[in-house]
Amino acid sequence: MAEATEIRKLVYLVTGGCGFLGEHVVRMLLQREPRLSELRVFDLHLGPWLEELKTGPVRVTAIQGDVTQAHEVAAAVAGAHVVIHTAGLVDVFGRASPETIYEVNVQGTKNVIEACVQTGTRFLVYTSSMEVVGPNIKGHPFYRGNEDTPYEAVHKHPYPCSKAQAEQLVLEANGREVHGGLPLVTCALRPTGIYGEGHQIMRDFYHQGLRLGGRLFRAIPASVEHGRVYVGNVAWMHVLVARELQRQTALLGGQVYFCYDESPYKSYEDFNMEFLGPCGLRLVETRLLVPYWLLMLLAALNALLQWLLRPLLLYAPLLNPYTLAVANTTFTVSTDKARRHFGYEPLFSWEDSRSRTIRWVRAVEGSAP
Ligand SMILES: NC(=O)c1ccc[n+]([C@@H]2O[C@H](COP(=O)([O-])OP(=O)(O)OC[C@H]3O[C@@H](n4cnc5c(N)ncnc54)[C@H](O)[C@@H]3O)[C@@H](O)[C@H]2O)c1
Ligand SMILES: CC(C)CCC[C@@H](C)[C@H]1CC[C@H]2[C@@H]3[C@H](O)C=C4C[C@@H](O)CC[C@]4(C)[C@H]3CC[C@]12C
Repeated sequence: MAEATEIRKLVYLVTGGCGFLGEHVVRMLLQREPRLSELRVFDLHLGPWLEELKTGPVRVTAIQGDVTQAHEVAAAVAGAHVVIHTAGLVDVFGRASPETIYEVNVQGTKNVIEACVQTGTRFLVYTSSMEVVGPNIKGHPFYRGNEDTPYEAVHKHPYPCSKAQAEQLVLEANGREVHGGLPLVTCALRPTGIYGEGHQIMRDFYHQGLRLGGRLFRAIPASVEHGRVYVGNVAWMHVLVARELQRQTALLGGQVYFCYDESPYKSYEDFNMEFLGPCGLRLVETRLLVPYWLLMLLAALNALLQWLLRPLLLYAPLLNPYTLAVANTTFTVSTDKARRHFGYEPLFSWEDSRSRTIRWVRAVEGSAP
């Protein structure tokens, strides 16, 4: 008992800790970071599930706050040893304005960095995104690339632009002197499309399939590979890199890592069917009925409708020119950088990741869309 208290001395802060990924990071830290004494969970919207975590040996502090408010961030960061910054506005559907996306993703990240510098917090892990690299607007494939693969990263959409700027700020901050005189150590993780328990878009596709009589219609050729990674493994990578950042500052500081695991290379829709299939949905082949030019037309029509209707209501369907381009461009990673640098091995096998996700989709059945 005395030993456990002795080693529990670290304070971690997880921003966005009540989001899809954030919740998994929070739970993973509690399970797999034995040196943790306090876990601060900072989010705009706190989840009721946090209450059940407050009975364990680690002090769990829920902080309702906004990353765009520098003083709220500084108050939350003060006294923390490590910050895992997952908070972000994930919007590729036109729900939020470009200004709001910038404010949360870029200004919010600036606030986190400045708070670390002012209060003397030395370790910062940033949840970046594959979209910092691509797919680019030219539709160039990124086929099983790694962190060093050359690729023409051209961003136009506010979300990837904001993630790219924020990632750059985090990496540039590596080595800055924090309060107390020691250097800040930062790194960024770039997940591809995350899936698993709590994935809202998977839930949307499931409900859409149920509405369509148990069918989904293929829109994207099966040959287009889209990178996916299980949320439990992404969370595990965050926990591990945060730990190793404190031990191997020179090697890990200022680095970027793609998030990867053993999930198979498939098209976005075929991959979803790995979970939705066992839950009773089937994918209907319609490539000849719905040619790509028609999809592009529908996507453009959706964008036009969104613009026309904006003064009256928010029209934000899943299909728009940007999401179509992302889904229709091969983007997959193949790398072992995280293993080489900080000993990462996926915690969940593909079979585990698949069965956990299927179990979750089954539980979602019957719940409101
Ligand atoms: N979902 C994916 O496939 C994916 C892939 C790559 C990277 N990412 C990145 O992972 C991170 C988490 O994404 P997610 O899918 O869990 O999204 P999410 O929307 O489920 O979680 C984001 C969390 O951030 C919080 N948040 C938003 N604005 C905030 C603000 N102003 N102040 C404080 N908290 C705020 C939200 O309330 C939410 O809980 C994001 O940074 C995202 O860019 C996600
Ligand atoms: C063309 C339609 C039939 C299908 C539309 C699917 C579309 C909504 C999906 C396809 C790919 C998805 C993105 C991809 O998995 C990676 C990311 C990176 C991450 O940082 C944020 C989420 C995002 C953009 C996914 C959003 C949903 C997309 C575009």
